Amino acid sequence: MSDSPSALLELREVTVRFDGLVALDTVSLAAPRGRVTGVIGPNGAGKTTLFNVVCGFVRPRSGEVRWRGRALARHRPHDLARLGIARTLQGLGLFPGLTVLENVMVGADRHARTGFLSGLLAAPRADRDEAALRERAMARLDELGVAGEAARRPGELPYGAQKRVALARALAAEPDLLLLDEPAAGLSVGEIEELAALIGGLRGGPAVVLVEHHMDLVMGVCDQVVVLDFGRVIAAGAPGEVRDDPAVLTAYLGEEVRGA
Ligand SMILES: Nc1ncnc2c1ncn2[C@@H]1O[C@H](COP(=O)(O)OP(=O)(O)OP(=O)(O)O)[C@@H](O)[C@H]1O
Repeated sequence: MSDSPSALLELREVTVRFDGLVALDTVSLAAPRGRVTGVIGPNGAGKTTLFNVVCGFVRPRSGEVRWRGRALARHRPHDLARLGIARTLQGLGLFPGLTVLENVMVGADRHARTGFLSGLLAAPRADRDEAALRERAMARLDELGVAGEAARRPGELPYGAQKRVALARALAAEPDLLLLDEPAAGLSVGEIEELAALIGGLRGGPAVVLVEHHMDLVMGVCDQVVVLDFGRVIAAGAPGEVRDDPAVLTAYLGEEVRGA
């Protein structure tokens, strides 16, 4: 997989250590444009660490994160928007004091010349930019079925709708890579089905990397799946292949036995 020429994001033999613990052990993966790549594994497998390495929160001890064919040496989370990378976090990270629409406009801001945030801070701004931002943000809300909530505050909405807003905000930046960190956490079975449809609808657009504990969601929507266990890739490939891999079954069975 790591040789895929169309990979936008690539991890090459990434190793992360925390004191004595190897959280990621020579992990490689490639996420191509237009496809949904799932990263799955039992508790403590290293999924969050992998997400944090891509976001620039955690530096690998060795190995490389490559973006559009070049190594990302010292990127930080605040560089992501400029690089064309958007993420949704386990916590929603929405601004409670802004409306739903304003939250999404903040996400779309990378394309505005003067910036919606500086507008909020009363710096000079171009009305045309703001109108374009507003239009793009409304279009994302509409695609995600929450345009009717544009004027409300996030806290007034059910959790599933807030997740849609968070996704709309990430997509408003028109990223080339969308990183989703455990998006199914806290959702009901029905909401997870809706989420699966939303993620499936992104196919053909940006590269999507879905870091997720929820096996059924990952198997249902991903084009390729990487399975981690104790920081190592124990299986990688199409969902059907990975699901039936004895090493994967053992890892998840082990988790059940451990009572996780
Ligand atoms: N900052 C840290 N310092 C020390 N150990 C850490 C740190 N972050 C993670 N770890 C350890 O690294 C290993 C991988 O953790 P990580 O959170 O990446 O797993 P995960 O697959 O996301 O698990 P979960 O599904 O429970 O969220 C675990 O053993 C964890 O305890």
